Amino acid sequence: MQYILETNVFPREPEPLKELRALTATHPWAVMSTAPDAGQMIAILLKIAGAKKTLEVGVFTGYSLLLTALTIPNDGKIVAIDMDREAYEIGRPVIQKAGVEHKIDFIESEALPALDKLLENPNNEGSFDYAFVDADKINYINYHERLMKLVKVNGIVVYDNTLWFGSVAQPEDMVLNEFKEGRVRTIEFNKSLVTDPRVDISMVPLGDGITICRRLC
Ligand SMILES: C[S@@+](CC[C@H](N)C(=O)[O-])C[C@H]1O[C@@H](n2cnc3c(N)ncnc32)[C@H](O)[C@@H]1O
Repeated sequence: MQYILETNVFPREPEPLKELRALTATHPWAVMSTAPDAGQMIAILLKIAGAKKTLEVGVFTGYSLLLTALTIPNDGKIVAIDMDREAYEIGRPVIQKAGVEHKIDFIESEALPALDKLLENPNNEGSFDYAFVDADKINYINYHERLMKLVKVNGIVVYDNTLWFGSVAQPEDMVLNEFKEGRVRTIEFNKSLVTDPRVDISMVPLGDGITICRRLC
């Protein structure tokens, strides 16, 4: 049992990530952070893909952001969007100490207008190697449409929380009220990906569920 627990987290989780997790643990929304086991999977994907130009929607205190920043090369870039700068500022000292802040372009904004702004620059079209989405579930469908233009063919988009605390697999009457709306949105989104011919998908039951998409066309 001990062995299973140890391998289920993030073996060799980099020290700065451990530090950021410890710092975030006292935040009332600590549970919002991307799960370490999902993070480990994402780090491997980023390395296999050789991702350099990346995008993140939903930063919070920066666990997934720091993970990407530590994984991509020194000249890699992350456009990181979140409307809550205060949360980002909590994790920022750890990011600075880890020596990876130069890779991050933090945009304090609602995500949809920020993505639309990126699309106004033709150089951004089909230019991102990787995008990670972990913001409001209500807009996942809208983010996906923008990302199908911003991420290159063969590029990767990862969506977090696609199991929505396991509720997507539960009958509606068993779901706690606080999860109901998110469950409906997540099921709707998951179904839309299944029938989307622009992507290959794999739903991975790590953390709260991550769905990995590869843009096909
Ligand atoms: C689940 S947390 C992100 C966790 C983060 N990926 C991590 O690993 O710690 C969701 C974040 O999305 C942000 N967010 C929610 N809706 C948003 C929106 N419409 N536009 C921009 N940011 C949004 C919130 O401010 C919050 O910081």
